[in-house]
Amino acid sequence: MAFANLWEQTRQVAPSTWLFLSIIGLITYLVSVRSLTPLRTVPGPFLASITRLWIFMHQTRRKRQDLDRSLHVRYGPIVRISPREVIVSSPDSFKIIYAASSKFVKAEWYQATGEGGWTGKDGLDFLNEMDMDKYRIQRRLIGPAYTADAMKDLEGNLNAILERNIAIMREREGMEVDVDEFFNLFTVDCLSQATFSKSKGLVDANKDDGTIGLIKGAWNFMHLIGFYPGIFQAILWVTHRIINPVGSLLAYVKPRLRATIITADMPLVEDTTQNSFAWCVTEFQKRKDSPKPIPEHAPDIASKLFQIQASKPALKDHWLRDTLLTNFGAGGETTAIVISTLLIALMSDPKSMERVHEEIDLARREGKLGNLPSLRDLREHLPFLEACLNESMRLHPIVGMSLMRVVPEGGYTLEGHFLPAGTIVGINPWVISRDKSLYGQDADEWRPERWLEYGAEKLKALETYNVSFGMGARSCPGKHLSQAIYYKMIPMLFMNFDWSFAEPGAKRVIESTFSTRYINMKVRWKNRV
Ligand code: HEM
Repeated sequence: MAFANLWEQTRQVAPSTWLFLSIIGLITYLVSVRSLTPLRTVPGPFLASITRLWIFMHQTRRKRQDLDRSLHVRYGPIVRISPREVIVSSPDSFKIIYAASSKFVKAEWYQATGEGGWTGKDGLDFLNEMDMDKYRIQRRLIGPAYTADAMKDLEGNLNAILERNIAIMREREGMEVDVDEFFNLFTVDCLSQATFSKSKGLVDANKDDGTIGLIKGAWNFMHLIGFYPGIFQAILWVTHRIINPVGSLLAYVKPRLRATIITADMPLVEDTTQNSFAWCVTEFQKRKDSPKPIPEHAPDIASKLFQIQASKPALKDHWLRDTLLTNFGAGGETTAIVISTLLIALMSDPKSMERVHEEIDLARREGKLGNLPSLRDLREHLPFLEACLNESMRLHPIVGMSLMRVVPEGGYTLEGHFLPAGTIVGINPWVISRDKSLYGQDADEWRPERWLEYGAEKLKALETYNVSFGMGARSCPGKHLSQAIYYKMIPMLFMNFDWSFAEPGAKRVIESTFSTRYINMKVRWKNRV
């Protein structure tokens, strides 16, 4: 009744009154975002200062890595990119925001990378966990399975899959592949072998089992919807309350929803043609139900985690399972990008490629490098290849958008501007890794030699700003796992093959959602003897 009365009264208000009220509302909003906030002094595009749609629309173009760099060139070290978000660029700000002791917590954008609280509060999802006490407990529990030392136990498994896939590649000499897709297949094989001592066999099958498509689809959705957490929650509400119960999904949100469903308790399936997430849940359950005792020498991540659980029951079953799922969700495309980007950088610079081949051949002649490189060989015996890898990761960091954090209670002054508590602030890895005060005037250029020229002190200082794997308390837990894969795979790719572009004149297109990759880049390989 009350609602009906209200509706009736509303209907009686004249359209001109509505127009007047709307104009007043708009003016009030514009005055507040333009003049009343301390952010009014931060330079930036006018439209960005009045609506988040500005950055959202730019984000849809998937060129965030270029956008943020050009904004800093135009506006300086601090730029307002939405009514309450700024990006900064200086190494000093970087240290403050991402220090291990920093009080700048992750921004709400990250909520879209999770299930938004809909599948229970007790999950394990590091990327978007906001409860730092729970986060620390979980990181401490799983940590020992991901240390550099722990990777030594996985080496036999990595050798097995690398040997197998390189042999397959040698048989398929001359084959044309999309570089990003191919190394995604290869990486999923390595991750499945490292996780469960079994490969998914994607390189052999030469096709995605759904894993890669699922991850890309999920990120296509998440990197955009993260800007509108309210809409994300509304979508989840509709999905869980209305769509899921009747068993149908909206086409656009389907990939994201499938990812959500997979991390919930799902029925177990035996079908290994399913994507790696479903497969991972099955393998986890098999291990859990297996009557076999946990091996003393754990050759894969799953057995390492079960070992931990045996002495620390605080590691709950579903935390353990979700940690295993993270290997595929967070480790696949990221590791693939590191490898494919280095390959393209070297193919684009024949002189450096030649030097890499010479260095590898010399190390082999001197007996320092076998057919299956160890975890250390690249760093100990192939300094130029390591320099190329550093340079490639510097010029093409995996994450292509600002790593968003929230200014803590009391506010903070950065780049000479006071940012009130709650302001979102971040640095794009593509900006800090090309900072001229860190890398010199030629910071935008590919010059791997710089890494051989720097002394120990400079290298140590630069490490402070190396954002390849994130920073501080929220840095990447999978760093050593992915390094174990690419430190071994990269020398093998150059030891075994000569590489060429399948379409030499093709335009180089780099696209970013959260991560940043080459698209439609076709390459071929020829066997080296
Ligand atoms: C070359 C491969 C990889 C790269 C370049 C990479 C890079 C990164 C970066 C830059 C972050 C910080 C993101 C942020 O602050 O928003 C991050 C976080 C994370 N990474 Fe990785 N990663 C890689 C592989 C892996 C692997 C194999 C795993 C599997 C365990 C993993 C799991 C995670 C998780 C769970 C987080 C979130 C940590 C947190 O928020 O506290 N990553 N990674």
